[in-house]
Amino acid sequence: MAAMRVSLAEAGLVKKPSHSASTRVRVSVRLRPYMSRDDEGKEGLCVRGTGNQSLEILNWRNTMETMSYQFDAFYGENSSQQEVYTGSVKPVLSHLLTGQNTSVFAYGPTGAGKTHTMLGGAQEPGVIPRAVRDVFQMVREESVLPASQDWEYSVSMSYLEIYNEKVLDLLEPQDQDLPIREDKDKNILIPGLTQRAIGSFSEFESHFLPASQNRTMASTKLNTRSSRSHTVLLIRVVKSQRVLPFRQLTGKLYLIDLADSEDNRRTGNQGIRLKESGAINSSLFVLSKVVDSLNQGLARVPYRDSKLTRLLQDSLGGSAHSVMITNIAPEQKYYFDTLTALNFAAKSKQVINKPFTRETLQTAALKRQREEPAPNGYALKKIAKESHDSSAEISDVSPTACSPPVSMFDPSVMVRLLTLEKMMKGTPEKERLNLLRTVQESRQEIKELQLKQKELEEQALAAQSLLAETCKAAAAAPSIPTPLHRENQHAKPLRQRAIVASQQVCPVQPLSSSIMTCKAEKRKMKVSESDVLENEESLETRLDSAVLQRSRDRILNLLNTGSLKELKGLQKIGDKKAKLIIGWREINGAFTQVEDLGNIEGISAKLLTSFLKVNILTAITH
Ligand SMILES: Nc1ncnc2c1ncn2[C@@H]1O[C@H](COP(=O)(O)OP(=O)(O)OP(=O)(O)O)[C@@H](O)[C@H]1O
Repeated sequence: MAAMRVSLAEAGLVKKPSHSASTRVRVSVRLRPYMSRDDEGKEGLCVRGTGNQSLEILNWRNTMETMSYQFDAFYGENSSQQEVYTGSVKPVLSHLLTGQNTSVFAYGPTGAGKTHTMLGGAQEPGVIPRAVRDVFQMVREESVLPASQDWEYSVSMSYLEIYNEKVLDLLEPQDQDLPIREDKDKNILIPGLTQRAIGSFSEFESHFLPASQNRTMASTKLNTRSSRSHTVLLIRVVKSQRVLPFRQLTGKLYLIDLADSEDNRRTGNQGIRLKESGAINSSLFVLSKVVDSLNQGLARVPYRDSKLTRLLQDSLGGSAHSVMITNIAPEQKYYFDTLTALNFAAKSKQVINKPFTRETLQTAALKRQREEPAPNGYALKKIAKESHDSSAEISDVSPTACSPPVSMFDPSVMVRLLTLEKMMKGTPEKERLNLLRTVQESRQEIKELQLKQKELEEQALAAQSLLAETCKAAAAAPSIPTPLHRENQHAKPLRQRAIVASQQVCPVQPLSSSIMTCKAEKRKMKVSESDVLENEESLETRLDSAVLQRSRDRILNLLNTGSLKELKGLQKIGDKKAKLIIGWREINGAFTQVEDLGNIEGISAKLLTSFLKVNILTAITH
């Protein structure tokens, strides 16, 4: 049964069920060739392949016996980089485009070929260059499919090493130990880690090659270029929907070259090398404990006991599709290292991971959509030229940050829909149908609101131009009162400081001030409550009922669709009341009239009256 995580997080994060089943860590073993003809001639074989998935090694207790091991794949000393890559790595890459994580790591004793397998050379590129090339290829291929026309893709990279238990950024080297954090969804984050957008393989190389020079390497007796650190290359593929509901799938590929475990007597390590070796060995010891705890089903898995295991948390017993390539050497001097590596590999293949799709909603896209509709067609767009892991992992814009008052993309409505959609998952068929109906109704409601908004805007525009013309006419012929002026000749004039700078109200003022007001720009003037109360009895009679109705409609619209921020923009409504309004409409649906506000507990009749007066007048002035 597929592993599922479905939750609607506060930051607009939505996880959707994945269709991939629990999966075992795939373990391959690669035997490197002898490095010297002399050794090959002198020594008898201590380890050899017996099939595509099996090998045997001499039993040191009884050299007449061999011990057999079975893995997902075995690559002999003549195997090519291409074989290892296509056999063990390529098959798991496709998960990236479904928003799932993939992890490939090389393990084994020093000089056994980990870096050769992961990195390779110009003639024989290893897993890293091949995988990155294929990621771009996969993105290109998927993006031209008809089903992908509403999606855009971006690829980015981060690169780090763990050296002496410190996490160091290789793209922007600083002597700063970066923290490793875990969010509530168990995603491992490294705040402050550089993330670079890459649009092509050559762009990847332009960052990766110089950064690789920053790796901590040293010469040991056994390997002249020995990796003294664990390195982690992270390739992030983000697939973003350009239309509603703006889903975003993020797949992460971890390519990890582990430093080797060492016997310091054989490596001749001293001083700083000895310290490095101690850090490497202890992290690999914790790695072994992690695998043991997972296999025994222990409640506490000691991921936190080393930086390496913290970082591999997702790869071992976590949500990634993981491949471990164990590198071994044929020489007899490596015998016990080989045996240790094989035993670790054998227990690692029992570790079960539970991959799931990581899906978010791009609230930033909601915002952008309002400003300019996205064009159709494929674009491998770069994400922000440089950003940091923390911001990339967590949705950065809260739903309430979106501004316009009425839109079918209003985030609170989106959240409502998503809540409903979320409820639908895991609900019996019959109830699901009901919920589906509700979702459809909500969508319809949003459409209607949008149409209504358009209509209101058109009406407001028409009224404005009509009134502007009226004002102009009044200015040109001062002896002819405007119709509204005529009707209200008896009305008490508004006090000068209560004059509202709007074309809608200019007819009710003495002509001189009308002209002045008509000339005034559309400045936002807050109307104080005392002004309103003072002119209370004349207000209704002075204002055109259509104008009044329009401003009521505006407030009603705002009450029904406004975000927290927009509601707080209303006079008399603070944070608490704005939340009460949102809560009320979530439960009871739309307000049918502004007076419905009085149904909310905490909004008294008195408050309602002054709310209406102040806000109606304010709405008129806008
Ligand atoms: N399959 C292979 N075919 C040919 N040469 C290989 C192979 N594997 C490793 N080598 C060579 O063996 C040497 C040691 O390999 P490598 O540096 O990759 O080991 P390592 O496990 O990464 O060592 P360390 O952990 O000390 O960095 C290198 O010169 C490498 O080119």
